Amino acid sequence: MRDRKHHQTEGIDDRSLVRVSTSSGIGSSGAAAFAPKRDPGPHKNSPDTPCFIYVLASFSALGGFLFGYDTGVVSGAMILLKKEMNLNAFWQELLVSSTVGAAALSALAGGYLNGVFGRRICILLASLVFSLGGVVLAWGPNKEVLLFGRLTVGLGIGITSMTVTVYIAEVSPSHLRGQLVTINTLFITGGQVVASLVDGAFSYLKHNGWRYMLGLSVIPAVLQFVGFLFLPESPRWLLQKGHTQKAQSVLKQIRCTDNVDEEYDTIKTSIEEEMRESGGGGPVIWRILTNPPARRALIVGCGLQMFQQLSGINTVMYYSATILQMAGVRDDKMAIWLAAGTAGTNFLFTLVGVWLVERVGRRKLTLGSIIGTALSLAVLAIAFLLSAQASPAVTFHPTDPSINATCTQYNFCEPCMLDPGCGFCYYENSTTVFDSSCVPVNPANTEVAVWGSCSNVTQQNSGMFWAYNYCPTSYSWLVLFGLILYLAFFAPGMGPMPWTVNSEIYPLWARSTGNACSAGVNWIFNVLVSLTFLHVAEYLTYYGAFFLYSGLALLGLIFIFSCLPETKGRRLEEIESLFESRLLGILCVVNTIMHCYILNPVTADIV
Ligand SMILES: O[C@H]1[C@H](O)[C@@H](O)[C@H](O)[C@@H](O)[C@H]1O
Repeated sequence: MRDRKHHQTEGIDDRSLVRVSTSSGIGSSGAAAFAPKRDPGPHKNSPDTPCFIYVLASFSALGGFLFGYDTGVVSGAMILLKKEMNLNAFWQELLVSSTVGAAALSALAGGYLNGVFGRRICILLASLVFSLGGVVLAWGPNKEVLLFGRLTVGLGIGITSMTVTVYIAEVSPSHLRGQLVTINTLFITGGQVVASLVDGAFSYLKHNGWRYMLGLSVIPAVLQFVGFLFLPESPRWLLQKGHTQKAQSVLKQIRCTDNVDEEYDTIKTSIEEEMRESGGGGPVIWRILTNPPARRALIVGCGLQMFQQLSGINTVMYYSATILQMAGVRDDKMAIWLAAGTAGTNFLFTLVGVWLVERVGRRKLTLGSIIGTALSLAVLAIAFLLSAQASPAVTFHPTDPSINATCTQYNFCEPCMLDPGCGFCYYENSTTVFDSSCVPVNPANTEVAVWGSCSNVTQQNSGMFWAYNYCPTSYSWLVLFGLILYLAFFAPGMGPMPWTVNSEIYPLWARSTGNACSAGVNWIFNVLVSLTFLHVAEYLTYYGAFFLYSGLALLGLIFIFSCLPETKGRRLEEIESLFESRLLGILCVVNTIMHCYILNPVTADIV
C-alpha cells in the first residue's frame, strides 16, 4: 500500500517498476526493455522543493567550476609561462597533461575514499587540495614547483569529478535529480568560460600574468571548503554506514520537513536488499563484475564517458585557438578572445541541457546530441577537406642552409602545415596568397621561422604572414559554422549526460566505485584524445582526424541506442531494475566475454 502511494506521488505507475525479465533474448532486450512503461510526465504533483537543496547543489558544483577552471586556464597561462620560464615543448606538454593524468588516478582512488570517508569529507579534502595547488601555482618559483602544483590540482579535480555528482544525486529529490546533477556540468563549462576570460584579461600582463591566471582558483576552492564545513553528509551514505539517526535528521534538514519516513524507509529497505543481493564479500569492483545488473551499469557508465571523450570535445576546448587560426584568425590575442567565445557557446548550450533533461529525459537528449555531434564533426571534416583541396601552392623554394631540408621540398601549404617542423610564410593581398614558402619553424618560439623573411617578428607587417599549424583558407566560415554546430549539439547532451547518468545508475553499494571507474575512464580518454590530436592530424590530416571523430561518435550512437535506459523520474533505488535485462548486440558480446571467460570460465552460459 505504502509503495503504491509512493509511486503515484512520483508520477510513475506501478507497472513501470516491474522488474524486466532476465530471460529475455537479445532481440527483445536492450533499450526497448529498459524504457519505462509510462513517462512520469511533468512534476506538477511534486512537493515544493526547499531552496536548501539548491544551496547544497551550488556549493557542490563549485567543484565542477574548479574542474573547468583548472583544465581551461592552462592554455592561456602557457603562452606567457613558456616565454618567462623558457619552457621547451616537453615541459609544456608535461605541465598541461600532468593535471589530467593525476585526475585520472585520483578519480580511481576516489571510489575507495568515498566509500570509507563519505562524500562530504571527500569534497572537503578536494577543496583543500585545490586551495593548496592554487597557492603553489601562484607562488611557483620554477618549473618543478609548477609541476607539483599542477599535479596537486589534478588530484583535486579527479576526486571532485567523481564525488560531486554522486553527492548531488543522493541529496536531490528524484524529480529534480537530473537537473541538479547537470548543473554541475554547467559549472564545469562556466569554469572554462571564466578561465578563458581570465586568460584574455591577464594576457596583457606579460610579467607574472600567469600567476594570477593559475592562482585565482584559490577563491572558489576556499569558498567551497568553508561552505562544506556547514553542509551535511549524504543521508544515503550515512544509512549505509549504519548512522540511522543522523541519516534521518539530515533527510529532514534537506527536505525541510519532518515527514521523511517514507523516503527513509525506501532507502533503508533498498540498502538491505542490495546488501543481500550484492553477495557481501570481496572487493567492491569484484562484486560489481560478478553481479550482472551492476556489471551492465558499469559497462554503460564507462562506455558513455569513453564516447564523450572520443567525440573530440577536448580537441575543440583545448585547441580552439588553433582551430580558429585555421579559420583565418591570425592575431594571437584575437584567437584567445574567440576561444572564450567557444567556451561561452559550450556553456550556453549546456544551459539548454539543464532545461531539457527533466523534460525530454536522459536517453532522448543523449541520442539527439550524439547524432548532431556526429553530423557536425562531419561538417568540420568537410570544411577542412575543402580547405585542403584549395590549399595555396608554395611558389618560392629558397635553399635551406641546414642539412635537413624537408620543409622547402613541399609544394603546397597543406603538407607543410601538417609537418610540425615547418610553417608557411606568405604575402597576402585581399584575395590572393603570393610569394609563399615553406620553411622550418623556430623550435624555441613557434611564432617565427628559423630563418628567412618570417624569422623576424617585426617584419610581419605589410602583408607578410607566418602560419604555423594552419593554412590561409577561404572556408573559414564553414569551420566556424561547424564548430558552433558541434557545440550546440554536444553541450546539452553528450557533455553533461555521461556524468548525470553515472551518478544514478549504480546501486548504493557500487556507486562510489562505479563512478570512480567511469570518471577514471573519462580522464584516461581525455588524455588520450587531447594528447594525440595534433599527431592524429599530422598523420590523417585535419579532415581525416575529424572524420575519425565523427565515425567514433557514430559508434557511440549505436552504443547509446542499444543500452542506455531512461532513468528520468525514478528513485535511485529503482534504477537497478533497469539493468536486469541483457545488453544489446556488441555490448552483449563484451558482457559475455567478461562473464564467461574472465570472471567465470566454468559456467559459460547465461549472462
Ligand atoms: O562534461 C565535460 C564538459 O563537456 C567539458 O566541456 C569537457 O571539457 C569535459 O571533458 C567534459 O567531461
